[in-house]
Amino acid sequence: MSTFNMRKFHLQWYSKRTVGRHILLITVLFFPFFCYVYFNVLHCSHIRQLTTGHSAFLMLRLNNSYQHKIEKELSPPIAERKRSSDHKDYVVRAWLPRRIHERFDALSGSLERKLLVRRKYSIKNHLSIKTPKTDMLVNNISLHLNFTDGSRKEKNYKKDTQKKIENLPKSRLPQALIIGVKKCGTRALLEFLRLHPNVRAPGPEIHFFDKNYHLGLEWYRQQMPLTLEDQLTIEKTPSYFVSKQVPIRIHKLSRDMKLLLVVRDPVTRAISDYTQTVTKWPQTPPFKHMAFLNTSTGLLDTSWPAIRIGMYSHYLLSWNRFFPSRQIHVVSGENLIQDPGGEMAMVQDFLKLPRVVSNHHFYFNQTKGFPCVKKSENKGVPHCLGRTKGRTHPDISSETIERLRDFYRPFNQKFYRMVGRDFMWL
Ligand SMILES: Nc1ncnc2c1ncn2[C@@H]1O[C@H](COP(=O)(O)OS(=O)(=O)O)[C@@H](OP(=O)(O)O)[C@H]1O
Repeated sequence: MSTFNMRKFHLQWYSKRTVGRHILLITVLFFPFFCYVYFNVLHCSHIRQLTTGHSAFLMLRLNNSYQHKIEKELSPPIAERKRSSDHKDYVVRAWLPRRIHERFDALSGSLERKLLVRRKYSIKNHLSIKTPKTDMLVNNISLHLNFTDGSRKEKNYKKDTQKKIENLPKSRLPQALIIGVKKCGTRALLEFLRLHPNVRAPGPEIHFFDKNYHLGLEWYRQQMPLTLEDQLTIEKTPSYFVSKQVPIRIHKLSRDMKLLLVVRDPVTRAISDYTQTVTKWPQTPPFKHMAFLNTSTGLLDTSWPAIRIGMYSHYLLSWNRFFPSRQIHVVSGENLIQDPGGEMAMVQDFLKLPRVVSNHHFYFNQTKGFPCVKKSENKGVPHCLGRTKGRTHPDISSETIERLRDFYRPFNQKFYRMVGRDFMWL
């Protein structure tokens, strides 16, 4: 009995010891594996969650052997600082290590915040550095995704770097729009504004708020030129003015959007519109046939866009539902031709830009019959707007013109009252 008990006790004791040993063995054997999982999987998956874009602004700690390589390859790093005699920190735009398949974009605000709350992240691995020329693979260097301590020096450095990153040229959504009106001088206004060093604008009409809205804001942003923080992005699409859904869509994006509206005598505008149509489709019937529903009664066809678009007060009403008058600056298309400097002064004031563009930038080209630009950033020589601007208009009978004037008069009067400026169209 006692032998049996002893054996049982021994067995129990023995098995406990074995289990303990096995646990110890397993722990020792698998410790490196746990570490590997912790550092490479958990940390990487954390980064994976942060993945939003293509490349990142990274702080890179390099020892001397790599410094010369990097310095040669990279366009000047955004920031750099000597850490010790053999280490230097750089902030560069780079791809994440290839081992982490996704990449991220430290420029996105939320990501930046997430990165900054992480105390330190360091990985020794291959790092592929994207340069304008080549993809370079640097082996075995330390990649620091974060700033290492919270000292004041460190914080200031962090602040400086952040500022530099924020101030890098990037595509931004427009803060001002030229919303129309078609054939009133919108191109001239845009080109004159582009003479200003604080203004950047895409050349083509983007048609985001009317035709390409389904492509999303990110697409819209990508159409914009690179700008610095203090530069204004402007886009012009003249059809915005007459598109029903556009004011609310712009308002949704930014209730502070500055809107520029170029207007011109609606009679001349209608003829200009018709001239463009004839250039594209030479078979278009004469103006009179297009303009009147009934020539004998003189009833105008207001469904014809060339006529309808000139009812400015009608369209302006729907803009005023979303934007107060102080946010819509009306430019005189006629004055933009006669006194471009004067009209541009008012536009620059409205956009809160220093008055840079003035009459010194223009000369009157007798052949073209319009003001042209002496020189711009892209063209160092005098140049006028293209051949599609300033076309010769067809002759329209004086009775037709008179009928159009009578038609537009009440709309014009209402428009003058709405914008507080008399354009003195007949
Ligand atoms: N500096 C200068 N050079 C040439 N043309 C000028 C200029 N300033 C204003 N304009 C007038 O602009 C008219 C074209 O207007 P838009 O640019 O708004 O047309 S569009 O809606 O973009 O098609 C265009 O109309 P048309 O004369 O009928 O061609 C011009 O009268």
